[in-house]
Amino acid sequence: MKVAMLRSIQASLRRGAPSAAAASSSSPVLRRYYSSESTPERKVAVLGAAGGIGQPLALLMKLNPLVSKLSLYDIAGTPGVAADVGHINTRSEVSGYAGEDQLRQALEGCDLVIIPAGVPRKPGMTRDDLFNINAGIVQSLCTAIAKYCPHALVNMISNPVNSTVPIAAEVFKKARTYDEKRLFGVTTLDVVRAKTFYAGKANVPVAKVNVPVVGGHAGITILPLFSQVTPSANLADEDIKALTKRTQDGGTEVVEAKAGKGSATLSMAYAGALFADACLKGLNGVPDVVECSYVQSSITELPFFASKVRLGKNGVEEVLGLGPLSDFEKEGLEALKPELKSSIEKGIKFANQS
Ligand SMILES: NC(=O)C1=CN([C@@H]2O[C@H](COP(=O)(O)OP(=O)(O)OC[C@H]3O[C@@H](n4cnc5c(N)ncnc54)[C@H](O)[C@@H]3O)[C@@H](O)[C@H]2O)C=CC1
Ligand SMILES: O=C([O-])CC(=O)C(=O)O
Repeated sequence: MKVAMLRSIQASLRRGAPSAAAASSSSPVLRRYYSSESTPERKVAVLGAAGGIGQPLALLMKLNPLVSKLSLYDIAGTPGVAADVGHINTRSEVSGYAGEDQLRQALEGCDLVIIPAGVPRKPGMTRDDLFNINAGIVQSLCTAIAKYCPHALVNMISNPVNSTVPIAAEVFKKARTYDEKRLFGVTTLDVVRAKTFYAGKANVPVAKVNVPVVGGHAGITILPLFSQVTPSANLADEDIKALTKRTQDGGTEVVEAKAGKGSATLSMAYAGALFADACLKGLNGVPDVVECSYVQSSITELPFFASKVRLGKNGVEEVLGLGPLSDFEKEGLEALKPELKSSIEKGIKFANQS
């Protein structure tokens, strides 16, 4: 029995992570394994952990065997979330921190900080309508990150991502801690949606679908590259247009369905956990970890752009190019640039005048 378990753990390690079954076991063998030096200790913080995204994200990160310490921070409510999630018998130790006085403790020693803090949309609002409130929240949290865990990777979920990532970059530049390899706008939900919608239309198994989504994270700045989708099902141009539009409007679809009770939380928590896991695998030296993310970029004339990114021990190892685009995608790319440019400039201006 013990031999079988050790073999399963070794197989998981070769894949980069112990299996979920191994992770959730409380066997003495597993405890010895986790206390050995073979699995790096990784502290992960969720800022905004008592919120609609924060709570299910805390749960999913608690299930991730790559996490050894899970730090849950919010302005209020985190002791309860931490007590609840902390009873789950997986590897990480959970701590809850509430209020600015505890932000230092929440952040010190972090390898990865995930930020889903801030207000969500209501029907009729754009993501940019959240700027006035969320820009300040992101600015103050990033100021604390620069102080207490300047080397952590940062996964920015708070909207408008097209502006909050440039704000974070400016805050880190001012604090002289900026490393473009360590700052990520989380656009994974766009990829998750593109895969789901495509699989439904093309009638292919969703688990097999791969499709890059580039640009940014709002409306037409979200550009799925269905010309590069695998497996290819040769859909009609009209179908590709409709799938593109549905991916671009995916967030609004959820906002309207929730009718005033917020925006995507559960699918976002899933997407955030997926991206955080990829970042941790990269940090741990797992080869060939590639995900789409909104990062500092020179693949277009825009200083921030979402595309496929290879993740490694220092964060971004390589920003991958766009690859060949269809005429429809080329048009979409040109159409998104002015909006994305102005969202980036708005973020930079905010950070430098306040
Ligand atoms: N990147 C993406 O794909 C997505 C981004 N979002 C964005 O994520 C953000 C959060 O959404 P929800 O969780 O639904 O909102 P929510 O309102 O349910 O939760 C937000 C949490 O942030 C906390 N918070 C506010 N100020 C804070 C501060 N200074 N420090 C720490 N925590 C603070 C609140 O107390 C609350 O618990 C929104 O801006 C939303 O637009 C949502 C879905 C997808
Ligand atoms: O639409 C929103 O406001 C939340 C979001 O970013 C998404 O669901 O993609």
